[in-house]
Amino acid sequence: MSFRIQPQPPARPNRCQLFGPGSRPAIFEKMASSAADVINLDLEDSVSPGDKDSARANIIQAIGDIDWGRKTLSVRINGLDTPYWYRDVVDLLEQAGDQLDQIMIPKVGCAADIYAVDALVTAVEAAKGRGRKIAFEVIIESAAGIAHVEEIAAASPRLEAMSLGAADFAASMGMATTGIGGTQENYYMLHEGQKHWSDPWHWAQAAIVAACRTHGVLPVDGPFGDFSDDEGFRAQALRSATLGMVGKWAIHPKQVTLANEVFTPSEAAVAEAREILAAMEEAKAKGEGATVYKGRLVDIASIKQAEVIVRQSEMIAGGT
Ligand SMILES: CCC(=O)SCCNC(=O)CCNC(=O)[C@H](O)C(C)(C)COP(=O)(O)OP(=O)(O)OC[C@H]1O[C@@H](n2cnc3c(N)ncnc32)[C@H](O)[C@@H]1OP(=O)(O)O
Ligand SMILES: O=CC(=O)O
Ligand SMILES: [Mg+2]
Repeated sequence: MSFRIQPQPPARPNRCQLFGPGSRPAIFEKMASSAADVINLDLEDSVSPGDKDSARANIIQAIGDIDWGRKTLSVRINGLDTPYWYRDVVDLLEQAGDQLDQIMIPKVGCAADIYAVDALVTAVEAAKGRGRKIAFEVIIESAAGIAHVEEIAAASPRLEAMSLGAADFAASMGMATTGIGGTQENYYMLHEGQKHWSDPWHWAQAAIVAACRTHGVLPVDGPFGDFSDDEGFRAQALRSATLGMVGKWAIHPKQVTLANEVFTPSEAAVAEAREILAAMEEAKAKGEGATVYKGRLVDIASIKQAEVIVRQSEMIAGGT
């Protein structure tokens, strides 16, 4: 380990982030009663320009009126290249109640974007005497965002989570697809005449996970647009979980269960992790740093791997 110890991310469940447009208040109660750990009420791309003011008012009203339970409640503000974002921040912080936990900043391109929002949020919090500091989550969804991902992850102590936004990311990168996440038909290798599909999101996800883990931020996979394709969603989510992401967005309520299933360690995985920890305890008692578990090597690094699974499972059990 480096002399700098890797910080732990916030210990809260973040298996599924359910999105809904701020211009559709009829679904807010349904979102609140869903099994998602995080709710993202949207002021950005699911709200048309003519509805920005009314969507903001709907959200402020609903934050106070609806019982959001123990969910993390987040509002996605508009991008810093729009005339809407400052009003989003000021109105939310001045008028919304303490139920609001987070602001999600879309399309961040550099650390200075976070700095700008942080400065405004800090001033409004001080002026209003808000007791609880608002957390930030950000979306990496541009070429600039992924190029500067590490400085973005380090940009503010408010930053708790970072997502990959596959739709805007694809557009910004000039990718030849209209698909939002998942398998892309033309991204394959040929071997002996057989097509083998590869994962075009992999490198961006890995970069996000590394930046997040370095700075104690939760790495999250963003939207999977085809909500009629459960198996496609599951495959994408399983790849993200395997890479180290802690959760995934749901852009339709039917994706919530799928995400929760994938990002909750299975009983078998937890049992195996506990057995590895027990095997290593035995090894330690004998003065050994390595031993054999079910015919394979386990050593001191295996303790840390097993602890990731046990910690995740205990945190979810405690937080839901
Ligand atoms: C891609 C880039 C991004 O930025 S993604 C993030 C921004 N986008 C969003 O927030 C979109 C979120 N999703 C939606 O607006 C809707 O789910 C869309 C995709 C339009 C589908 O809506 P709709 O045609 O009503 O679906 P449906 O008839 O299958 O609905 C079935 C029941 O579920 C409800 N529902 C719908 N959406 C949500 C939601 N987001 N959260 C909670 N509940 C939802 C519907 O009202 C419907 O309920 P009921 O069965 O009639 O009681
Ligand atoms: O905001 C999300 C995206 O995929 O774009
Ligand atoms: Mg986007």
